[in-house]
Amino acid sequence: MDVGQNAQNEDGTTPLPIDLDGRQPVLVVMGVSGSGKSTVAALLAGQLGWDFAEGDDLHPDANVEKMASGTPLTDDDRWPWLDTVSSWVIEHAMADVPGIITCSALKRKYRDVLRERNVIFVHMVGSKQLLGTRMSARLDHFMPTTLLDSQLDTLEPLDSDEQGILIDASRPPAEGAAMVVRQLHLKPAAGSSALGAPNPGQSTAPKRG
Ligand SMILES: Nc1ncnc2c1ncn2[C@@H]1O[C@H](COP(=O)(O)OP(=O)(O)O)[C@@H](O)[C@H]1O
Ligand SMILES: O=C(O)[C@H](O)[C@@H](O)[C@H](O)[C@H](O)COP(=O)(O)O
Repeated sequence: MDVGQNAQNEDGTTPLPIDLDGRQPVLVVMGVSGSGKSTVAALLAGQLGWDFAEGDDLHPDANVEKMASGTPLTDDDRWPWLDTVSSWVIEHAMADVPGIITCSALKRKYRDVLRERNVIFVHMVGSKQLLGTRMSARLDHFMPTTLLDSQLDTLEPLDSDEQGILIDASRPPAEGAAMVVRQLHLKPAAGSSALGAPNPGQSTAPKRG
């Protein structure tokens, strides 16, 4: 699959040519809290009929309780969660089954454990003001808006040698999803998941709460 060769990122830069060596892509939709990862990823998964997992639902309960109480996670808190996310990514990447998972993946070293040849990071980028407004309006979520500063401080944007694209979080979700499809030349799945996901396009992560 020849993806991204001639596409441009929204900021006008040209992404690295993405060479999937004929394999199916696994998208990791990343970015700080409130950037629209879950919204755009679910839309994309539904449109494409791909396997989908919501990374928030893979956190150990202790992590969720810690974030809900207003304390940022440490690296040590995140590693077990990243292991679970990584297992999902590797299972799909190795089986050559396309998939989409959300994961903040704030630091490069976190992305290193998710990186496979056919993994593409989709970084949702928005201003602090926009994200803060969205987080404050989101009433059914454990993540308090007070953690936005630490999320932004922790974020290490994609380096130029990382396989990925940037999506402007201020666009409507359907436009963001369409940008991903266009930039990566994505195609809907022909049939249901070869890994047996019962409903491709719906998160297979256990529902939290
Ligand atoms: N492009 C968008 N335009 C308007 N509202 C959005 C958009 N993307 C997400 N939202 C809203 O913003 C909030 C945060 O989005 P969400 O997808 O939960 O972000 P994340 O998964 O990155 O934390 C949600 O209430 C969602 O409905
Ligand atoms: O590494 C972290 O600190 C968390 O994973 C965090 O980055 C993530 O964003 C939360 O899971 C909140 O959930 P939302 O991203 O859905 O707000």
